[in-house]
Amino acid sequence: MIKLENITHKFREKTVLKEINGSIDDGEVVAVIGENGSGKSTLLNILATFIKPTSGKVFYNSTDVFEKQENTKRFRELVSYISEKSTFIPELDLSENLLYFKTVFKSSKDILEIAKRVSIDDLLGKKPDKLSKGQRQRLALAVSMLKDAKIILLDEPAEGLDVETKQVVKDLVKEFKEKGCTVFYVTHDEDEVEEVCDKIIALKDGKVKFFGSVDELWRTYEKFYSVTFEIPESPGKKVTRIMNIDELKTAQESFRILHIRNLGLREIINISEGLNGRIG
Ligand SMILES: Nc1ncnc2c1ncn2[C@@H]1O[C@H](COP(=O)(O)OP(=O)(O)OP(=O)(O)O)[C@@H](O)[C@H]1O
Repeated sequence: MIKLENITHKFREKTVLKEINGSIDDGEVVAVIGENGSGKSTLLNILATFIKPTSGKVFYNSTDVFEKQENTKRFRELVSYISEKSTFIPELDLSENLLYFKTVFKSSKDILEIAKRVSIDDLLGKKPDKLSKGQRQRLALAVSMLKDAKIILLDEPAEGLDVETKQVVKDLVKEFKEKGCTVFYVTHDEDEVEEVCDKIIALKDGKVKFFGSVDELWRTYEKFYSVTFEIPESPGKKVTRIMNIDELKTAQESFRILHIRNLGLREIINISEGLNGRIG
């Protein structure tokens, strides 16, 4: 189990993570979502032990990860960090890179088998700088599969990935979960959250806007709709508002409703303050 206790992080005077709390069980996949600059990568970098939080604690089972250097080192061995920004050795081709990491991790896994699994087997003779963003992400996944990690930190690029990489990522996240790994998954894709994630940490300006199960999120917010309507005073002018079911009923009596749709995940996170106010 991973427990985050009041994690706060500052870069100089700027607070980029503020009192993050929560616990995640083994085998759970947590979607880390939020707008650009909301602190997602900083949270992953703390979990990867690349940076130490300014204050607060990370516990793995009951061990305080940053208390002693040996705790940090032992935790780091369990973690795999996957990102298109992951570092590879530029002078070596993909098969040599994989061989290098296989040696570092003292892995007995088969490089070709793993390369096939993430569809980079036809790229093994290329250098990393010749890869597309998606191919780099798949190479990073291959490296993570060489390591017997228990905690997977997966940072998906904001600009999105190609369809093939998306499918590979999705399948592997499911596989990591089945093996009992804990996965923190920075994703920008609602379908991926629905399909593979158990919990959601939604960040906004470094603060947690929502932390809970995917089911809980929908149970909380399913009663809200985005409603587009026309007001009698200005025919032809469209107005869109977030409404709960009672407001929708009232609006239906007074306005011509043009369309109604459920809120998307991103909208929920971005306007959750307003929604919380209504729910309270
Ligand atoms: N090394 C750093 N030094 C100073 N400020 C930083 C540093 N790294 C990140 N920041 C700032 O911290 C804030 C959070 O950044 P972070 O990269 O964690 O956000 P993010 O949610 O991952 O964003 P994105 O989706 O754009 O990757 C941003 O305002 C960013 O500019």
